[in-house]
Amino acid sequence: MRYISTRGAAPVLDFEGVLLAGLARDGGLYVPEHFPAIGDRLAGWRGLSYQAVAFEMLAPFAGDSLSPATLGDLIDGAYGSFGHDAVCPLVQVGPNDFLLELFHGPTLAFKDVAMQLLGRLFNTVLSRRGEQVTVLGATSGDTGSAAIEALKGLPSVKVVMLHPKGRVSEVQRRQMTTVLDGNIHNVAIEGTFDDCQALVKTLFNRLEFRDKARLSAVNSINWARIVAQTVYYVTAALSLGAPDRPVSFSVPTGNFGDIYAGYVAKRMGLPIERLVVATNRNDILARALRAGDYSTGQVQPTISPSMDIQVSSNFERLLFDLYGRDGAVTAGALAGFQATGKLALGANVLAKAREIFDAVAVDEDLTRETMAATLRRTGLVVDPHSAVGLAGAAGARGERAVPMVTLATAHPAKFPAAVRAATGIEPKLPPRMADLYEREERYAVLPHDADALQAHIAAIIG
Ligand SMILES: Cc1ncc(COP(=O)(O)O)c(C=O)c1O
Ligand SMILES: N[C@@H](CCOP(=O)(O)O)C(=O)O
Repeated sequence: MRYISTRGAAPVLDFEGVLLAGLARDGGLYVPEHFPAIGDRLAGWRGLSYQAVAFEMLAPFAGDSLSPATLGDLIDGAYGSFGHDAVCPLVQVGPNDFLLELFHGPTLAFKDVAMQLLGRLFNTVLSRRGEQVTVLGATSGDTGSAAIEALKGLPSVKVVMLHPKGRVSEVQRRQMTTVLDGNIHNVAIEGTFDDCQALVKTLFNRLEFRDKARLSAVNSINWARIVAQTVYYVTAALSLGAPDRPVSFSVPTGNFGDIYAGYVAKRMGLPIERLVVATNRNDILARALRAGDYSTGQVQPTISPSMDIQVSSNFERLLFDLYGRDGAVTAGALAGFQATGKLALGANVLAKAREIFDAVAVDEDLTRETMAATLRRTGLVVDPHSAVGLAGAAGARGERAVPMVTLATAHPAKFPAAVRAATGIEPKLPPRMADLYEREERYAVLPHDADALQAHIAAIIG
């Protein structure tokens, strides 16, 4: 499999290349040249374990970069650390409504599903090549802790993880900043997640520094993240009758990575009827998909802070397809967006997107009401992000008879204050994290300034 940039002007790479490259050198994101077809094989995957489906999904993307035996071992190692035998279990919450629990990994958020594999991929590939990299990442809370957990202690990787100061939950911050391994460097940026993500992209686009520091990425910039996240769409759909029966998904969305993984699964032939983009009141994606208005505003803090995002990195990958995979057109549109903060989607482009996606923006009151109502109806305590997804499912489903699966993206104990306020219940961290509030924290604080960050990283790598 070969990978091309959404902006059409970066070297074509293989899987190992995109794994280590992060952002393409033309500022774009890597995508596969084509989406491998799985439609004819799906029926044969019924009854397979999560790990076996993961192998089938990943193998065509990995191509010759990994032997089948190595890929199988990495997958088994990644999902052996999960707290549920099914890895991502499906729970029925209504006559035709389901929750896909993605939070049984070590840091209690869906990011573990991809990151546990990504950490092992980095270790294998870098050890074989005898190389070291500096992973530069941005997080609104969950990517950071999952990446740190997956990469801590690896001799071949230094991690510099940026989070927006004061804009992640205390549990999220402590999950990152209490990891004191020598290769982990947390930085609180005085700004928003968008500022953190823009800093990451700025430093990747400083090619001389990028090469000197050997920058790599674990955000969903990295194609390996996306492909690992396609797997749970397939296992959920198979459990509900695919390929004979279509399924819809509601996905709490911020950086558009998770729902884009669902789109990839659909493009590969998984019978997904609708993909519902559920946002909090940072609703740029809902506006884009409803009215063609992809324009940023001020980031507004919410009780689902991991989705307090305006500039959704992976939307570029969708735009690339909507623009007929024309890199020059995509690059032009994104350059305009970067300059003005606005991008109008033309009628044709919008119509193509709406064939697949619905979009619902969920306000704070509805998020809280959904947490309370879910507890009353089902006895389940859900986190605010998953509640946004459930509200999105309710807002989009109409009378359709197709099963609707909402992605439950985080454990409620990551957001105890919001959960307690909405439900009166104090969700408990697992015993292995019981002393999280007593552990020593370590992190630097930097302004939203690319030069300051570059100097900070230069000092780390020496
Ligand atoms: C708990 C949680 N839910 C949902 C999201 C949104 O996922 P994505 O950014 O892939 O759209 C995130 C982070 O992005 C998250 O941490
Ligand atoms: N919500 C995310 C934001 C980063 O998203 P990613 O999928 O691109 O890593 C987070 O938790 O950090």
